[in-house]
Amino acid sequence: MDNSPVTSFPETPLAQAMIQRCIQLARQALGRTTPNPLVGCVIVRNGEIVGEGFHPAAGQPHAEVFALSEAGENAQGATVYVNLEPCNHYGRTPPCTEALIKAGVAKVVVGMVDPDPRVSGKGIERLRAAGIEVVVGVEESACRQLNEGFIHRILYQRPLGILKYAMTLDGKIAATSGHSKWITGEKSRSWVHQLRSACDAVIVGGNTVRQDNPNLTSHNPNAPNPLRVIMSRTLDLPRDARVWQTDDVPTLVFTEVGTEGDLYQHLVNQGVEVVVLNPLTPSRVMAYLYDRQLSRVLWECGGILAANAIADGAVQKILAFIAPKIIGGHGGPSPVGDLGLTLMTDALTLERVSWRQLGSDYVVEGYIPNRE
Ligand SMILES: Nc1nc(O)c(N)c(N[C@@H]2O[C@H](COP(=O)(O)O)[C@@H](O)[C@H]2O)n1
Ligand SMILES: [Zn+2]
Repeated sequence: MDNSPVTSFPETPLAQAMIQRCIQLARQALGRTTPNPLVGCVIVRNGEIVGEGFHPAAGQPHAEVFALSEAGENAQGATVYVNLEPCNHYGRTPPCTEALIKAGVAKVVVGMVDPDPRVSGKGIERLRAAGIEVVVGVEESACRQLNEGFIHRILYQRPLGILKYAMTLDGKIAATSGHSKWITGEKSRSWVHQLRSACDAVIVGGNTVRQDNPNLTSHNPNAPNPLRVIMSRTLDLPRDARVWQTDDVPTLVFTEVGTEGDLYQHLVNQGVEVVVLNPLTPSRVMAYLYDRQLSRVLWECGGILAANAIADGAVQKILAFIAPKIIGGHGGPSPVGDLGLTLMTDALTLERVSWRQLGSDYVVEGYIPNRE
């Protein structure tokens, strides 16, 4: 716990700094909380942090409960900072509002209102009704960014779909031979490994398994791994692929064919889960993964499946890695296949676009406008 005094901060920067600290705490559980949000909580009394906590996983106590338990008697008259409105319902755990009231806190600073209809303003109301001062909306956009998967899941009853691809400066995701190792540099690739550990599933198509034989893991024994999902209509897949090694990381294959195929039994014997969906579409896969409680799904597929996923509304966010390389060639694969658009005026224009440099690569992030 950081016990450094924070008295030198004036009120608003103090609140911002404390909510940022909540976000930092919450991020310790990245990739582990679905379907629950990432939440951190800090309790400050007389300018000193007396308790901190974060929500480690669904079914575990909420962040506020850990912070209150660390603060003990010091919670009396203290200010509580939390990046998400305290809950006011009996779910897997009892309401945090009641725990805060019982502890005698004087003030609660909330990053954002909880979109979960079981809470959604009722937590704030309950605290105010108990005479606790409540401030809402501190560092709100950072709080929303942190929990964008959770928010999307609650609002649309689907996981947030993130399409990630890496391309050369001339827009190719491989050479004409199919060779693609590597387009981006080490920094970008390790950033992608971290991104995987913050996602609940990663999806590729059969082509990617056949051509790249990827691991689709976080490559870090201390970080969580996403569920590996393969979409293959025909189950025309190699018998030996890295993703069939399921001792440490599970793999789920969606297909249209059933038990009649030769490979089906082989996969089942390897511990791979095989689900038949007829027809097999990106949106049906996302609906299935929603029912499996997932919030963030990373599409790391080739251009054909990427275009299908975009057209089917299964992708909301784009992460495009651009390497300063030129491969050229006729008909080399590009990151997004045919979307049926013939006029530049019909192009999908991303919103909330930002970029950063990773080594000698650039990563551009943006959101597809809501088409609902
Ligand atoms: N404020 C707050 N802190 C946490 O640590 C949380 N996990 C939540 N989650 C909210 O409560 C719902 C889950 O409740 P159970 O864990 O099932 O009891 C979740 O949907 C959020 O609304 N909130
Ligand atoms: Zn709670």
